Amino acid sequence: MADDRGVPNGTGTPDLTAVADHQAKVAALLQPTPVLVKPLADCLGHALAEDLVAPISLPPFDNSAMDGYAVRSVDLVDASPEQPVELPVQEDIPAGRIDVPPLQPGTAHRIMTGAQMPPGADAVIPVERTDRGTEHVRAFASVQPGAHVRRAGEDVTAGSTVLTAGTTLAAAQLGVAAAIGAAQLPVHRPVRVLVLSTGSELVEPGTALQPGQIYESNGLMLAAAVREAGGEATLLRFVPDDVDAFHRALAPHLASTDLLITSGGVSAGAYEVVKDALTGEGVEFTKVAMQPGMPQGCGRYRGGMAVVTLPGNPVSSMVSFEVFVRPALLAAAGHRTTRRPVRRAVLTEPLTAPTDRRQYRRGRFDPATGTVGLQGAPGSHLLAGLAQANCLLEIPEDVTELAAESTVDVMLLD
Ligand SMILES: Nc1nc2c(c(=O)[nH]1)N[C@H]1C(S)=C(S)[C@@H](COP(=O)(O)OP(=O)(O)OC[C@H]3O[C@@H](n4cnc5c(N)ncnc54)[C@H](O)[C@@H]3O)O[C@H]1N2
Ligand code: MOO
Repeated sequence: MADDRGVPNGTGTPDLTAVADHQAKVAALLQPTPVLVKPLADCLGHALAEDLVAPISLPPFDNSAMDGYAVRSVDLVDASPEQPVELPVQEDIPAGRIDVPPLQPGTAHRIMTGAQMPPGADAVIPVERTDRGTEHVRAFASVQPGAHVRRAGEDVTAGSTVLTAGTTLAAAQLGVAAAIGAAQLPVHRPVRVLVLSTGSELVEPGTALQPGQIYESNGLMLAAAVREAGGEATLLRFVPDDVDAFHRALAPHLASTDLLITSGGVSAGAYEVVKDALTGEGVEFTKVAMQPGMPQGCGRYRGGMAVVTLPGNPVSSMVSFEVFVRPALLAAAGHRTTRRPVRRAVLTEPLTAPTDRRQYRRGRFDPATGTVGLQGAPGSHLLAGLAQANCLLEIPEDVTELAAESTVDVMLLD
């Protein structure tokens, strides 16, 4: 069939599309999403759209790193356990006190962690090295100038960039944004994804299975994968294996969807509703030089909404999502890092792989030893193995076997 044929690709199998070519085609379908300004608390997982410049320094003022006494270090040069130095305590400075009086020579201010250093003091002696006095304090040790003082600007200087555009906002990034006083941030809107699954054999988990039926799992799994990648997912399941019903199911979602992801219904069978409905509507189907995940398609539905059709076998669906969709989703939503981390690992067992296809085997990578073992057989229906895996082994197109102790690239999934 003409629509099953790809272009020459250098893989040695001229009728298959190279993985990189299909990746590029999928990535080109999605435009960057618009920028929104959101309250900080709603920014988790979004990509920052502009560099974040600090309007203040951090710390904003010199402050104490310890609960103790602010002193002039010269006043304590002779202090020792045998010969403590006693100073009158003139002020109490809890964190947050804004009217901090200067320190007079030969005196101490009691000071708490985070409180502003009084002018004239150059060190803090921790309470543990004193008798903890409140009227007078006896110091049992000397202190170096600058001891236990956190200097203004030693973390961030006003005017410097604390986060660059494209940063994925996780807890620490939101923390530093709050610390410099940002109440809201410009972020990219998440990609709005419609996940659609078809198949007359599929039933809702929680209901009784009839012979020949299976529980629908791809829709739920792909919607979760979209959300994990920072996208917004709407799930449309149990769309009947009927072309008209397929188009009717899409209609209400066209205006509010950036990307449609389908699973199933694209191979060579007699009832391939996704392929039947989308052929001639702007979506092209191909076979990619990859296993699992060979039957793929992508395009623009009637010139508008981007579409990626993934194969129905559950492992094929998820691996295809990882290889083609996830990087494109992250790029469109403005994230600088769009690829999973890849490590070189030593195989603990031998494996074989098909000719002229890039194979993705499921594995468990042990970061302590830098080794990887296979998790289950290659079959693209073996979902439990994927659920146990923490990585995908990427076996290049020209490799058909690897001995134990060989090195291989692994794409880390968590
Ligand atoms: N004659 C050929 N047969 C097949 C070919 C081929 O080239 N020639 N390709 C095989 C490969 S490779 C794959 S992958 C699958 C892809 O098939 P489809 O994308 O058309 O998917 P379906 O046939 O609809 O389903 C395949 C398999 O997955 C199960 N499935 C589908 N959707 C779901 C879902 N939402 N939740 C759980 N499981 C699902 C379905 O029951 C089937 O078992 O085709 C091969 N065949
Ligand atoms: O490509 Mo299919 O995805 O081998 O199972």
